[in-house]
This record gives sequence, structure tokens and C-alpha cells, in this order.
Amino acid sequence: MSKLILYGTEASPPVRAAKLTLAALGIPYEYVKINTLAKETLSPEFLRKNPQHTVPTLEDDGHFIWDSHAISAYLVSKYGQSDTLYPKDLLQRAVVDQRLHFESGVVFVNGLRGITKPLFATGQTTIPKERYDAVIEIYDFVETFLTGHDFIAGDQLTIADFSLITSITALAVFVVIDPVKYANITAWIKRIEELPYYEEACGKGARDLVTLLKKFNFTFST
Ligand SMILES: N[C@@H](CCC(=O)N[C@@H](CS)C(=O)NCC(=O)O)C(=O)O
Repeated sequence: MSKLILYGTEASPPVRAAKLTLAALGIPYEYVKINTLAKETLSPEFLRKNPQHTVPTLEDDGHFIWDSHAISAYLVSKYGQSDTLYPKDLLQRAVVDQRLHFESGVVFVNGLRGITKPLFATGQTTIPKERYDAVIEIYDFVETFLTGHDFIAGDQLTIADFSLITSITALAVFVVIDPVKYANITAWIKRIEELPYYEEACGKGARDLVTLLKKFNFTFST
């Protein structure tokens, strides 16, 4: 097996999604910390690896792969003992892919980045109400996806759970997940957090992010 290197910072939700996939597969890898707040992703050395300058970035035998969704799908396809985390069955895979695109295009961009970008870039701590509404819409979708299912893409754990657990729990820092209205989401988070490798791959980084975000004294406008 070739040597794998994951570049990232543990507070980053997509980095933790990739770490969860690596942990679930039991793949050894080297972890190289990249400080995004210190703009280390913009160094000439990192830009040669990933011109889009994002973490996670995976190095496999001199090849560079980025975007957590592409990384997780690649890892399962190349190194998985079975296909359960990213099913080969086309219909099952389509559901997983839909959830991954939902995370990428809606949850991360419209939900999380819509709130964190102004916070980090300009220190703007009054978050417009439409950002709150966008998060509620995301929770409503996720609650529906989980109706009658233990996992986000059906009855088995997949890389879509790894992707969404990291960004949904990050959104919860801004908009608390009501355990009554969102009983499915609440039970699903607990289910994922109980995975034997969760704490090492994701737990501490998730707490680091909470600490970082809570430093901003944010409120939603009415
Ligand atoms: N959709 C991408 C998002 C990656 C992303 O935006 N990562 C952020 C950290 S959470 C980053 O690298 N920011 C630093 C930069 O863009 O230079 C993925 O899933 O990998």
C-alpha cells in the first residue's frame, strides 16, 4: 500500500469527514497539520499540491486529491475491504452521492460558510435572519432524510454520514438542534458519536471548532 498523507486542521469539518473515513477503513496515514487561520493553504508549497487551496487534501503516492467528498469516495473505492461505506449498487450509490452533494452545495456553502465567512472575514457578529432560516431548512431536510432510517443514506453507515455529521454539528453551534422537533437528527448524532473511532478522528476537533466559534459573540438579526 502506498503512503498516504492527509493535510488538514482538525477544527475543519471536511477534514474530520476524511479522518472518519480513514479511521473506519483502518488505513494508516501521516497527518500534516495546516494552519488555515495563518493562511498556510496559500503558501506556494501548498498551492503546488492544491491550487484550490483547501483542506482536506490527500496525497497518495505523489497524487493529490482534494475535496473531502472526493477523498472519501476514493479511499473506500481503492482501499475498502467492502463497498458498504460507498456502495457499488448504482441506486444506493446515487442516494449517497445526493447526500454528499447536499452537504457540499447546501449545508457547507449555504449553511456554514454563509455564517462563518462574514464572521471570520469582517468580524460581523450580527448574522442576518435569512442565514438562520437557511439552517432551519437544512435541519428540516436532514430530519426527513432520517425518517425511518438509522443513517443519512438509508440503513447502513456510509461516507455521507461522515460528511454530514461534521457540518451539522458545526451548524448546531449557531442554531441549537431542538431534540423534540429534530428527534431523528438528535438520535443520529448520538449514534455516530458512539462509533468506536469517532472520538479520536472527530471528537476533539469538533470541540476545538466549538471553542473557536463561541469566541465570536454572535446574534441573529430579527
Ligand atoms: N467542499 C470542500 C470544502 C473545503 C474547505 O473549504 N476547507 C476550508 C476549511 S473548512 C479551507 O481549506 N479553507 C482555507 C482556504 O480556502 O484557503 C471539502 O469538502 O473539502
